[in-house]
Amino acid sequence: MKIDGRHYRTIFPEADGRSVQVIDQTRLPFAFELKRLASLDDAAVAIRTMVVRGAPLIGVTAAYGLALAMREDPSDGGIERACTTLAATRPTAINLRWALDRAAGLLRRAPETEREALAFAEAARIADEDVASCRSIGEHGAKILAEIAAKKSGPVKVLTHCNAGWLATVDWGTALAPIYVAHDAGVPVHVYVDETRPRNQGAALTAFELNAHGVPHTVIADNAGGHLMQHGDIDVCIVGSDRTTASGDVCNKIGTYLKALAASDNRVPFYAALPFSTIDWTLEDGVRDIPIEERDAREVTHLTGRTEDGGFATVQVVSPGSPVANPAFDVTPARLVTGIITERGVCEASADGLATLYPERRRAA
Ligand SMILES: CSC[C@H]1O[C@H](OP(=O)(O)O)[C@H](O)[C@@H]1O
Repeated sequence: MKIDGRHYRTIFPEADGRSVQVIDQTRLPFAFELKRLASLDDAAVAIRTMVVRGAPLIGVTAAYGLALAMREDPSDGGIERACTTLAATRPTAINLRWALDRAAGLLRRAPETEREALAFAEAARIADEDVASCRSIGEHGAKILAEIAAKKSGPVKVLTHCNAGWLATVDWGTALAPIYVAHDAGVPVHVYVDETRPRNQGAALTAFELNAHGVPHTVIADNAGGHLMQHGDIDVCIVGSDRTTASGDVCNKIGTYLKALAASDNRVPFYAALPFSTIDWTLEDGVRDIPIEERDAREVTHLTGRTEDGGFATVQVVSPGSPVANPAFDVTPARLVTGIITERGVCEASADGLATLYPERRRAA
């Protein structure tokens, strides 16, 4: 997407083709800074500390991390050590494991002397495919927004949770891609942005994106969404996903399930937008089987923001000594999901729905 008239991807190789630049998302929205990743460890730390975040983006970053590792040690052991290191950074988003399996599978069949170049080329292919997939998700999702717009006066009011915009992918985003495509096509939209405690990806990142693109929006406290739906102020919900099961259960940022419950109770359509790389075809029961990342308590007990004089400050907001739980994701059962927006089209949240779009993955009866 464009920032101050210049087009960016969230991750891109440097001219020498031997390292990559990423946007440091821990500094947004108050500072737009690039960070250079030049080693396996740089990539692992960037994912773990959320310099880069968002399921598709951490998958692509892991693929580049594997490429950086091949410069350090292109042996079979080097591949395994890199995959183990990168896979351990964050457990929930299936894209990370998917990208590593795809790239490592290629490398294992190649001579050691070719592995570094091959790994960088494969990471670039995965990144390019992500851009194309997200653009296509935008096209398919924008049709839903256009259909809603045709039946009402005023803007289509879309609630979204966390950040599933271009910052969560290589470009375009997933949940926000339909909003960008619709907005750019002249469909009036207004986005209600859940702040998304505890890391505030909505208030900090989604709002930053929508401001930069000129999309009308309103930031709301997480707990306000149900109230707005009760009062007819939301026409549709679109969220991203970190892992969606073969049966259509949607794992996403903590709080998504609560929005889906409110949407169901108020008959508000609730969509998840995600590419092929986010689907875990090995799982049926997401609530039971998807590993939920437990993040540092400090994300709940402290807040970091800009001070009145333009600096950064971190303050404690929880009573000292109180125990904290910080699950980073929850799972919305397929029964609460109206539809899944993918790069291949929109389907119902079910095994049959997904198999219709991805017939090559249909399980033998
Ligand atoms: C398009 S994936 C975006 C997805 O990832 C976010 O999680 P995190 O910020 O912890 O990486 C969130 O669940 C978003 O919906």
